[in-house]
Amino acid sequence: MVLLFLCLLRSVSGVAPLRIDGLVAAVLSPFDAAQQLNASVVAAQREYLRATGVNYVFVCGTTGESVSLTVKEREALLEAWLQTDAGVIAHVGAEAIEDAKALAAHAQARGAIAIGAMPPSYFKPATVEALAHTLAATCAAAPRLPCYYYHIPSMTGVEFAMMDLVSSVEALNVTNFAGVKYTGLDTSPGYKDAQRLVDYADGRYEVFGGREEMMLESLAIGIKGHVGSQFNFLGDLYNGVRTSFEHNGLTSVTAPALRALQLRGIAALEAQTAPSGVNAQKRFMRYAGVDVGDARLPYLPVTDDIDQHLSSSFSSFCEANADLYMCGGGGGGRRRQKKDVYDEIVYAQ
Ligand SMILES: CC(=O)N[C@@H]([C@@H](O)[C@H](O)[C@H](O)CO)[C@@H](O)CC(=O)C(=O)O
Repeated sequence: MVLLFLCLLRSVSGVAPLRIDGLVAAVLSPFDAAQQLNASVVAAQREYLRATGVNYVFVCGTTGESVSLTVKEREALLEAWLQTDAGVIAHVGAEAIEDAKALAAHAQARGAIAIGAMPPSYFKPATVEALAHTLAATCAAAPRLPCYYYHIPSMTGVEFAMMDLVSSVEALNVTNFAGVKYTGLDTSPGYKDAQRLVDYADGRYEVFGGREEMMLESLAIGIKGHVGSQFNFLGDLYNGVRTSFEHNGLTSVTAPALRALQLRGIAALEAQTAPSGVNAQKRFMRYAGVDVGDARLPYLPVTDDIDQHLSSSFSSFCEANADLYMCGGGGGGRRRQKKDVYDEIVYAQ
């Protein structure tokens, strides 16, 4: 009876998920030539995102080099984003639980709309219960904000099924647990696990798609919100995929066109190389007109020949689509009306 009451209480007093239907840019963290935080670039990043239909940001996630920034830097960067009109989700995951709690409390105090947290990855949680307790402690530091688990096993090595995490979190009655940012779509249990979570308890939790190269797969199982690196500089392309999916679904007529559209975005990153990591994405942002500097160690600087390769692959992609996507115009693209753009690409069958 008590458990029933607690569940009822949670359903009444719980913090509702955001229910974003759109793109969330996992924003790049701007550094100057001395590799110091350069928050003055955030305004230009926001304007580029606005022009490409991206109005939510996930600050200091993987693409934002998260734990490569100090707690103070992460707080300063979050505050810079909170000066803009973007919907700001703060990534607060950290190796030290006390850092994660401090970042969560700071995010709530300064006006973020939600928090997300990846697990510690050095002292990994040994069981899903340990993961649930770690997440619960972080969520409890920002009790008025929707709190999402950031599931990125490819980087953390923490690979529990999210359905198992949900069971453990519910047993702890975390009133502001709102769902999962599912970047593990391409690992195991991956996609099936995400689908179960989308359907669980009539869609009680929000599931964000974390792989833009799997946006069609995400859309096909009812995921509405998407978090990704490429939305920093190609949000208009991926809004085209979302918009045309909404209009046409995955009919035989639109499937090839949608996949072509989606893969164009991936092709723009084809030259991305492991040692450079997020540096490839930071260079694409520079080529698109907003210089966010280079990534910090342990990512190695982009060598001149890789820079040349990245630059030519990005500019050939943009030249081929210069009148469709901002990147071709260096941030001030010669853009036709969005509707014409998407109609031309996707509906013209
Ligand atoms: C590991 C990684 O960087 N994943 C990216 C993806 O957008 C990724 O860049 C894309 O799927 C291409 O592989 C995002 O899911 C990560 C993310 O949400 C974040 O940077 O916080």
